[in-house]
Amino acid sequence: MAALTLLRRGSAPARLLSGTLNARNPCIGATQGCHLRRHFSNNKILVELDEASGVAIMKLNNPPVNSLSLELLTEFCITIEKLEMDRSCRGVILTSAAPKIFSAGLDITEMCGKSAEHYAAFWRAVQELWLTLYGSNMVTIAAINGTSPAAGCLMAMCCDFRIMADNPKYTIGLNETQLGIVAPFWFKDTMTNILGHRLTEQSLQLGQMYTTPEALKIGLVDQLVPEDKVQSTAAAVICNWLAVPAHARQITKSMMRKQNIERLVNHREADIDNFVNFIGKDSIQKSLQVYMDRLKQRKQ
Ligand SMILES: CCCCC/C=C\CCCC/C=C/C(=O)SCCNC(=O)CCNC(=O)[C@H](O)C(C)(C)COP(=O)(O)OP(=O)(O)OC[C@H]1O[C@@H](n2cnc3c(N)ncnc32)[C@H](O)[C@@H]1OP(=O)(O)O
Repeated sequence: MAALTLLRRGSAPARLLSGTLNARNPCIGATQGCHLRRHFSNNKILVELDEASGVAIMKLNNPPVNSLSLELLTEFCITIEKLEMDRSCRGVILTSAAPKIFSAGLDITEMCGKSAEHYAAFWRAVQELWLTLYGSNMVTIAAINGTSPAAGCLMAMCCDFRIMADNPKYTIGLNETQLGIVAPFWFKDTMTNILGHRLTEQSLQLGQMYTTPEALKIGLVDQLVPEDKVQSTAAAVICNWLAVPAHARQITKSMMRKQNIERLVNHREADIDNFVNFIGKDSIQKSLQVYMDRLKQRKQ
């Protein structure tokens, strides 16, 4: 219900008309020093909204690795929807409050040893995150300040533009097959729209994690910058995006994403059933357990 903003809100012109920002350069207020900042946070998401520029910085704050638990997923969607409804907000920079990790992807413990009801609720929340972020009317920029596997990469791919810290230790990609699980069709569709069919097929089959130069080369990220320039670059980039007439940009975004969004909306319950059946299998539970054990052993 909460998602699909792009499709179901006829709000582009309304948002444009009600905007308090300079239509040619929405960031002009910020550069003139009239800063009005609002901070709000849930437990696991920190938000700083600069009303002068119309830009919110949204930081994932779930230490140690920003794994996407049911709680975080729920807070994430509430936050995006709140910003979407806020007339002073027109763009979001998504980043991490944790050093070195953008997000470790879905919280694997949510997919291990739980009831079918829990798996269904968890998967519905994952779907909701995708629908809310991929379908957002706002300009969304991923400021990827750390490693970003699986659903971490998915979140970044949902954004309109990806800036990544150029650190040789950081990697990004959809690594699901490495865990013995399968990225669902809407993860695949999101990547295909960015990388194309052949590269996505290879990437998904291998569960490939890319270094930052590799990610730039294939177009998985749009820009690499030194670590200390990620935020300032994101702020500059979002100003350019916000300078485009909002209704035209939003309708274009909707046109590009509508088909993918409709596909999940139309198959949502079947997708949940698939997940619940798949993840509950003994063989899959075993694979996830082995993967978690390996993660823990790396530290010893
Ligand atoms: C046919 C139809 C199919 C339908 C659908 C079927 C299947 C569904 C597919 C579901 C799609 C899944 C998407 C996902 O996102 S799965 C998650 C994938 N994530 C990963 O593989 C990342 C794993 N983590 C790491 O590689 C590393 O932790 C790191 C992110 C690189 C950070 O490394 P480091 O800084 O060295 O930290 P630690 O490894 O020491 O980790 C700290 C503690 O955090 C725990 N941890 C890490 N990642 C996760 C996670 N994703 N979930 C839960 N917990 C995690 C780790 O175990 C450490 O815990 P400890 O302190 O208690 O030991």
